[in-house]
Amino acid sequence: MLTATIREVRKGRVTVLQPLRLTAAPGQVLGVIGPNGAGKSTLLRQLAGIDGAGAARWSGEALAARQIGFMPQAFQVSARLSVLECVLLGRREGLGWRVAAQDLAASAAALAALGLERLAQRPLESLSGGQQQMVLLAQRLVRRPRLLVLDEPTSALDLHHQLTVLGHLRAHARRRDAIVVMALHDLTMAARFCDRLALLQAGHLLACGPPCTLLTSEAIREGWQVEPEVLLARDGGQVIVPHRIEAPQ
Ligand SMILES: Nc1ncnc2c1ncn2[C@@H]1O[C@H](COP(=O)(O)OP(=O)(O)OP(=O)(O)O)[C@@H](O)[C@H]1O
Repeated sequence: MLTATIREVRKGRVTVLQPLRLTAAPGQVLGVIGPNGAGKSTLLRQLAGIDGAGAARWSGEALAARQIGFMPQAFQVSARLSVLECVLLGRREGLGWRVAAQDLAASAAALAALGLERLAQRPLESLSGGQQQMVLLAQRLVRRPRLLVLDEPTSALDLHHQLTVLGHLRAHARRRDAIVVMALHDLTMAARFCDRLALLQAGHLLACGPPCTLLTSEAIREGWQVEPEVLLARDGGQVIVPHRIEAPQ
């Protein structure tokens, strides 16, 4: 079980994240949800140890940086690399003057797992935004981190690729006994692909639990200021349709 203990985070004089504790079991996907400015990115950066000392613990022991994969919300690609070279950089600890066959094979497999093998020799800069986002995710995955912290990993993806990526992340967590923590805005996708959700609002952790108990109409109405219509999909998952709350005349 991973237990993360996060101290208060201040930006200038403002507290943007209150102290909190989060737990997640190996093999699980934990979704971090909440409205804009709730503190999701701040929390993820703390979990990944990006802003100073991270507080993530795994069975009571701090995770080494190389066991954590982090993908920020904003990404800008300017390196003159091919797609395969970019993914290969995810194995950089073992890279020397000669590239080991196993690193190449692992990089090719990481691309193939996301359906990107035909892009391997393309210059990274020539890819679309969604393709670049998936390549950068493959770069994180190829390191096989025990903790994968992803800030809106599907923000640039179409529906087909959202399903591919989220399904792959869940399978990756199960297969490798890894923990995936990711911020998502799409509550329907969060309900479908996350084992547990952590709901943040104004820097507070309001609740943490399975999607079916956490995503109540009341919580969505209060958290996002929308009137939710919660439907049930064919597979029993929740589908959340938001409606504007009309101001009284
Ligand atoms: N450098 C800064 N100075 C002042 N306030 C900041 C700074 N960086 C972040 N904040 C504030 O901290 C709060 C949390 O920001 P954060 O990026 O963690 O939110 P978020 O939940 O990820 O939002 P979004 O969904 O819009 O990405 C926001 O109110 C933001 O304005």
